[in-house]
Amino acid sequence: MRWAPLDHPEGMTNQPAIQLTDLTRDFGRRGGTSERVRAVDGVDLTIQPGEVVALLGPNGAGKTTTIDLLLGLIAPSSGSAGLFGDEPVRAVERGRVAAVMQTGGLLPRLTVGETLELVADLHGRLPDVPEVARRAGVDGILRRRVVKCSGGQQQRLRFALALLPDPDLLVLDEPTAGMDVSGRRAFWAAIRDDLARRPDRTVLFATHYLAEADEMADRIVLMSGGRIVADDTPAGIKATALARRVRAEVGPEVDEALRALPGVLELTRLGRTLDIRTTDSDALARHLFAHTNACDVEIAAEALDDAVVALTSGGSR
Ligand SMILES: Nc1ncnc2c1ncn2[C@@H]1O[C@H](COP(=O)(O)OP(=O)(O)OP(=O)(O)O)[C@@H](O)[C@H]1O
Repeated sequence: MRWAPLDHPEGMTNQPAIQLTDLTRDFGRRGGTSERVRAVDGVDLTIQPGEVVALLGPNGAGKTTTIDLLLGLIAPSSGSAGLFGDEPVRAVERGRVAAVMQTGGLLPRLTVGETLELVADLHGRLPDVPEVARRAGVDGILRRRVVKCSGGQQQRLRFALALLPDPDLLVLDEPTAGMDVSGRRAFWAAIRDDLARRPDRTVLFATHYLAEADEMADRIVLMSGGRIVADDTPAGIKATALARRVRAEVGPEVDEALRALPGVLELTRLGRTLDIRTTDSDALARHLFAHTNACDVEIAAEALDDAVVALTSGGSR
């Protein structure tokens, strides 16, 4: 057997990049009442090196808290988080992990170039600063003061800072929040270029947008109410998310058989009006016409964003 010291990356090649086990975090309710909020509720998640994973969910789903826990910025109430088999704080200290958070972390009076030089010095290595600036798309604004940069330019600078230690894991918390469409495009193009150069880099990013997750990620972890409610490829998530709504007028005696049909996700009824979400509207319509006396049958596609809301509703706070 080949011996590799615990501190050496070779000793960790088989470790997941991220391992969250029954991770839970409670907060006191904001405003000081004694009520508590369970922001993250028993999350189990394993992400292997090289995966690009989107953490998708509505406001308050628990994405930021999960990221804060896995970076060791806050402590779990119970359960554990590990990065490459190490404690999060140690993995961050060793430069294996870097993050792009939504706000903070920049000194407004410095220029973009000074910020990069300062942080490169702090890392105590000699990263190729001009090359990193080019890859993050800030090479054209090195002399601009941070305070004069747009939100999108500041996010690209945070991305450049995160690239300086050449981390094995890059964590991005809603990195394009507040950017316009062209800013978003430029940001994700920079990430894509980076991944083309280092395909073994693991990337975890939080987003509200299914389209963004679909475009960038190999895998989507859908969160709602502090829990993981789906974990699949973008195609798998879309097959579930992009359900159709079938409406019909029919009595309740058919409900049990309809629930058992393939693809039926949700069945609600108001009197004789039946409303069904299904991923297989053809099978449902065939059944309604062949085996029931249903009338006024309507089939409608669900909008992408409505679909994510439907998938995550019931749990968000
Ligand atoms: N420091 C805190 N004190 C009290 N409650 C908190 C705190 N941080 C988060 N929460 C609550 O925990 C829940 C999850 O919040 P979190 O910010 O993790 O969600 P999110 O999915 O990142 O949302 P968003 O997309 O809006 O950033 C929410 O109900 C939020 O109000």
